[in-house]
Amino acid sequence: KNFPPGPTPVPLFGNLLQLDRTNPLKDLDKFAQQYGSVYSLYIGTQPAVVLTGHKAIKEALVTQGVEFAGRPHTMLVSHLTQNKGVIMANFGDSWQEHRRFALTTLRNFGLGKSSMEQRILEEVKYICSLLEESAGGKAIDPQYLFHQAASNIIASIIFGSRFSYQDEYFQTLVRTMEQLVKVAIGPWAMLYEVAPALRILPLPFRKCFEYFEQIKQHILKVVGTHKMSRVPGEPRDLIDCYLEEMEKRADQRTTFEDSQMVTLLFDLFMAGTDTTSNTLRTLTLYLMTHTYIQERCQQEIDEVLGAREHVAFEDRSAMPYVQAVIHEAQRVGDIAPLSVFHTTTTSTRLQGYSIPKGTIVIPYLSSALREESQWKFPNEFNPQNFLNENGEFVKPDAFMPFSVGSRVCLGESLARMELFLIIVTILRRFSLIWPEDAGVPDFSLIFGATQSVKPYRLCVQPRTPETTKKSQ
Ligand code: HEM
Repeated sequence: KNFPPGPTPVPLFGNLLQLDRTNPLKDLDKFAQQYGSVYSLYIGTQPAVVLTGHKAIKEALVTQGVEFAGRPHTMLVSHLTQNKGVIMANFGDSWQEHRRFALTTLRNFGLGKSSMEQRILEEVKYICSLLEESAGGKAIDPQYLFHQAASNIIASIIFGSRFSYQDEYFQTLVRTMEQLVKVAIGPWAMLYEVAPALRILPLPFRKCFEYFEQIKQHILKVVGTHKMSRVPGEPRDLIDCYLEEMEKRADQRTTFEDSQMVTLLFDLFMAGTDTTSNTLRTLTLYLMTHTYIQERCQQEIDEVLGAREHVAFEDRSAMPYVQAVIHEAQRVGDIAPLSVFHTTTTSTRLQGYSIPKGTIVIPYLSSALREESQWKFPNEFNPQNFLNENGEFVKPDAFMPFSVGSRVCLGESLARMELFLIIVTILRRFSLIWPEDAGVPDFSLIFGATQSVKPYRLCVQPRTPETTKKSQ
């Protein structure tokens, strides 16, 4: 009663047949025009509420944050992770303790000798040396490079050291994760969710459970060696910090235990790779194809760095144009169009409608990122969306690629640091060039739990000190 209105569902499939499977976003926009910014949709037999536009999203996830902070437990990924770790964890003590632990630990790595910034800059060196090898006309697909770099930055925080891009352990871990993600967010996962009776059959979704087990065993091996070699009070990485925390809490009632730790590590790895690397791919695609924007970034970078070789994260406040370009790439890149689904933790009301406890809630982030009333240029790539009349960097309210509220992306600070340090270092050292034989650039996005631009190739040209000086 008084549930938000929406299109009429059919038995078993709900409204799924009314959505374009390859890209349902246009259909979601159409429903919003018809039913308003808060409307209902049936995913199979499960009712869901879609939040469209920054106002409805903020009202639910921020103003009524606790009531909208749950996670579904009927999805394939929820069953895989048994709602442990952080991403799919139910709203409650375990989620809260693990989220707090992960945030504090990530923040603490921002201090001291082996700071987060240094870990990222260390990884940028490898990116640059690979780009150097390809300089002089050879076009490369940056997908692999950025994916490995993003995984390695997370790996260095979790495992204490980076891996060579050829390392067998690292390769297996990254490959198995990729295979798992492909099935876990594809059409088989949808079938798993809408037709529970099929779950016992040997269909491709069963592979996910095998992959997850392999990843778990893989991670547990490293945890085992950490247990033997760690020195209490001197944590080298996130695993050591977790083991220390487990020891501290041994006498108390705590949710810290091995299987929670493995799922947390899995979560950080999974959430922190495709998201960051796809954003970097979108960013480099736009820079290559908008040379005047690229040159303006290089000019600003050269002016701020002067004779300095390395950029620091704190330089960002002196680089409003670069900041605007990075944010604009995040806006048009629209990495997580439907965020991660939430659920209501209690029966509640939103914009006059009643929403029962346990209802799936879909924050349609994409709708805010291109909301006509909120952006100067909603439908084009234009850094002016993030600059005021004085050329200062400003972040409009509708910018929410990391979502908002109590479940806002836990890796936002890390991701922002990665994007800034990586792109500034690359632009300082190289010019990015669209290959002559590559035809017309295609900016369309491939829809998915994380969206991305299509594969493309890029050429790089090293910038000599003369070119660097000229642009100053
Ligand atoms: C450009 C990069 C990234 C984007 C656009 C992004 C976006 C998101 C979004 C939209 C959510 C869902 C929030 C919600 O449910 O309301 C999320 C959750 C999450 N992200 Fe990210 N993310 C990025 C990078 C990262 C990185 C680098 C990490 C790892 C350190 C990370 C870890 C997480 C975790 C653990 C969650 C779950 C939070 C929770 O449920 O409490 N993300 N992210």
